[in-house]
Amino acid sequence: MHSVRKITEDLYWVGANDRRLALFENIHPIPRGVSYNSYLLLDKKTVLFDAVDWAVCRQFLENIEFLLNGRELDYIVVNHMEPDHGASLEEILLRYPNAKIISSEKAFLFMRQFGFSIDGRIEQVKEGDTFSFGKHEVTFIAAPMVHWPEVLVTFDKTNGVLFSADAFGSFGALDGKLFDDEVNFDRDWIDDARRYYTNIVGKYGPQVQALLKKAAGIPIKIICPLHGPVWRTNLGYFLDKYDKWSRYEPEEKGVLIVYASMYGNTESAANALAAALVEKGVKNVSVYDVSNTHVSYLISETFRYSHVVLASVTYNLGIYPPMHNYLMDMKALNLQNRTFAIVENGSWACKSGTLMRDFLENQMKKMTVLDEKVTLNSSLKEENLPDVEALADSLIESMKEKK
Ligand SMILES: Cc1cc2nc3c(=O)[nH]c(=O)nc-3n(C[C@H](O)[C@H](O)[C@H](O)COP(=O)(O)O)c2cc1C
Repeated sequence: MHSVRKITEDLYWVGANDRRLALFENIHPIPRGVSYNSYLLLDKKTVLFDAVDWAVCRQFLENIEFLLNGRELDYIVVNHMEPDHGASLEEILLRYPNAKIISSEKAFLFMRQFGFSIDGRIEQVKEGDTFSFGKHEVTFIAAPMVHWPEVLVTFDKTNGVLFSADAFGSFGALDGKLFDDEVNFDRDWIDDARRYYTNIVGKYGPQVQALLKKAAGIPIKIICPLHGPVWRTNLGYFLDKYDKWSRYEPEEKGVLIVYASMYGNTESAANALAAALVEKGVKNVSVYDVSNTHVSYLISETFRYSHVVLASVTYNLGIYPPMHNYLMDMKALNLQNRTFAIVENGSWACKSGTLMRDFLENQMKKMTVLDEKVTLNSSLKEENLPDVEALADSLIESMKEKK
């Protein structure tokens, strides 16, 4: 049975939700599921904007069939060829043999690489080209590496709709509510949106900045992304988040404490530091166990906070492996411009602090590491408490200095 939503008088959401998938891209947990958005325009010509993942193809086909109501599908605009959108394109091409594909040169290359039969059906476009479907005229904007190289976004000049590909997307299935003004985004969606952006697109801040600059020059009224809610009311809120994230600016002043502990002693120090910060008036503090928290959540929180405390045991003369993995992920995603503090622990040759500092200062960009640190010999003792207090004071001082 079909399940569609109307966006404008002749544009419809024809996507579908997956609440069964455990890991997006087989990496990131999605306990709230994910939506695969696709859009159908019923103009003089009928136009499908992107497709969906194989997992939800049946729902998608029923949605399209219902709205076409016997009409031909004339065009498919493919903004992004990643298989979570491109996979079911193969089925669409079979079911609608007269449909032509409008896309970029590189996307056509990818379609061939994925084994699609597209000969004689392609309309190649590039940035600045326009295409008319009747009442609606669209133009294409290149968005390379947001987050694949072939990405286009499509702007409908007639109604101000931007089909933004993966930009402005979010994890989370849609509970019937499609539009940003139908949900409480800041309460129910922002964490998943941040986790989606930071882990999926986070590495490509400069490319997102380039897209935002291009977007600033066009009169966008509605943003239709490939995952999550459609933006038609409070666009500025989300554009502002994207601007911050892609400039690697923290969203909030506060302290994220991530600890690595096998037997609880380093964990005690993390808790003591958190309590000291709160007692000194810093309420925006979060504490996570690196072994117990999927790294996608840690990355998301690290993009959010201005200050990060890494508290780690020494493990075989190295950094505890899950902590090291977290640092490697931060580096891979190009995170920069944060202030760190270090708590280290060792029972015979304490190395974790020096190694973490070296990683932050020499393998990453624009990271500040505070001079104060806490060194534990196996456990937190009375004699360490002044160091914990001093570290809390140093974090607070640094937060005051940052604008
Ligand atoms: C497998 C293993 C390897 C360790 N390697 C080191 C080491 O190389 N140097 C060191 O000083 N302590 C080492 N330790 C001790 C821990 O760093 C730490 O002092 C101890 O686990 C207490 O902290 P925790 O209660 O937070 O786990 C090791 C512990 C384990 C279990």
